[in-house]
Amino acid sequence: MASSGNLQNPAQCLVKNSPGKGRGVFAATSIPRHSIVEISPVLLFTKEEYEQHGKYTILDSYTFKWKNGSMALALGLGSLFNHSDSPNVSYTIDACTDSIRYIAARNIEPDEELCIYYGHNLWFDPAGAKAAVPKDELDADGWGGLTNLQPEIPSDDAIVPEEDLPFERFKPPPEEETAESIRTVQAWAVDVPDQRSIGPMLKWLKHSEVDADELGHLKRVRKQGETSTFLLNVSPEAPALPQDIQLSEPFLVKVPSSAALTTTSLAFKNVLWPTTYAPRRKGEADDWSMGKVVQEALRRRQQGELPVAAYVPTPYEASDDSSFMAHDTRQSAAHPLRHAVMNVIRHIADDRARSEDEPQTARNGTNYLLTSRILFTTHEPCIMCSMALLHSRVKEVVYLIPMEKTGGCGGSICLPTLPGVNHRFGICRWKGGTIDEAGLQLGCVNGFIEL
Ligand SMILES: C[S@@+](CC[C@H](N)C(=O)[O-])C[C@H]1O[C@@H](n2cnc3c(N)ncnc32)[C@H](O)[C@@H]1O
Repeated sequence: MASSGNLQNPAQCLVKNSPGKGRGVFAATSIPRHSIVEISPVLLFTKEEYEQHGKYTILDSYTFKWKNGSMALALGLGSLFNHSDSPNVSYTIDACTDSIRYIAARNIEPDEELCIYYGHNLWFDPAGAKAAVPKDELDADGWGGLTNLQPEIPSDDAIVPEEDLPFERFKPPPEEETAESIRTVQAWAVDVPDQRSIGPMLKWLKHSEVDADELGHLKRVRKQGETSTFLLNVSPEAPALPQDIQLSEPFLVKVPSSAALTTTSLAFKNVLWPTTYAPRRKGEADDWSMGKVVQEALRRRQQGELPVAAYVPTPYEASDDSSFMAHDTRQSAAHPLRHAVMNVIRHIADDRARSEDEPQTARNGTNYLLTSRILFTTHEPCIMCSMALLHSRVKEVVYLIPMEKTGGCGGSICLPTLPGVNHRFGICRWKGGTIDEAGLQLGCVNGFIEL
């Protein structure tokens, strides 16, 4: 392979010597942010091949974990990207085509080296690295400390393969999978130029009134080179900042408005701001139990209600039970708006408003109620309920019975995909399996299904 500047890929990247690092990949011309700079097919090794041979050879510095315990070696230029703590290239693994896509994370100048982030556990001394901030200080806040542009891909055995899921997921809206149309909000951010101020800043934020609930799907801190940038909030005015910490003027930054459900969407979102990747994890399965919601609906039917229920399980990461169940009370309350989904949202809002931990400003639903939460319901939510879910910023809705005439999640209309709505959520339809839907059929009122 060439060692200086005479190997070029279609995106005009060159392979050249990079001082202290061996060969590296360099831009031959300017590369605009979001451009695909390289697609590398990978060569796969079984776990055994790697354990018995690969790891004792030079290949060990080039291979990395792939699906099902196998190891991968990137072909093309993929194996030649060097590591940087402030990478200008992000990447996404495409397990369907066994390839890796490398994307420019910012505008790149001609002759700049293209680097990716290898992770925290380097097996070599990075060239030109400065002393790092102690890790304890960074992680102490529970927000995960400093972040980088690399997708945090949970290990394979922690994720349930799509085909084994008990429901089928409708693809996220396509705009969540292209760079131009990732949905964003404007948030206040501030630069912390001196790394020694990071700890005090984290402590201040934790105890301040600067409430970033609606940004819960984003990392609180982004590190680029020597500068760490803190995400503050989305208020109309810049929040007041501590006087005793050296900070820049707060500024507005465009950040993704929701977590990434796919690695492609994650790669694009990470370019804007380090974003949470929220694929399905094993262990959540209990909470996915549609059976629980169905039981509730059937129980309520015996009491004279419509057999409709909605359930918001405790989030996967949470240690305390914070699940909510509600049923349809249109019959007992003689109130046409008491749908199960509306009722469960109201329970959550009431619970929030009661909570003594919530600052006064966050009460009565002024902060978002269902950010990062999944809602299960026996029937596809109607248009009114779908709109309420949109406002509540739910992450995903899983339903059992589609409502062709009245549904707001694809039945009659799909609200989260309409242009102009300010939030998107995932939609899944339960595959049914052993659940008997017979008792859940709704009656007709004046010729219309009342949902
Ligand atoms: C996947 S290879 C990258 C291409 C490699 N430079 C080459 O010439 O083949 C990984 C190896 O590159 C070197 N490397 C990558 N990033 C580096 C960095 N920031 N500083 C020093 N060496 C680096 C290390 O030797 C590492 O084992």
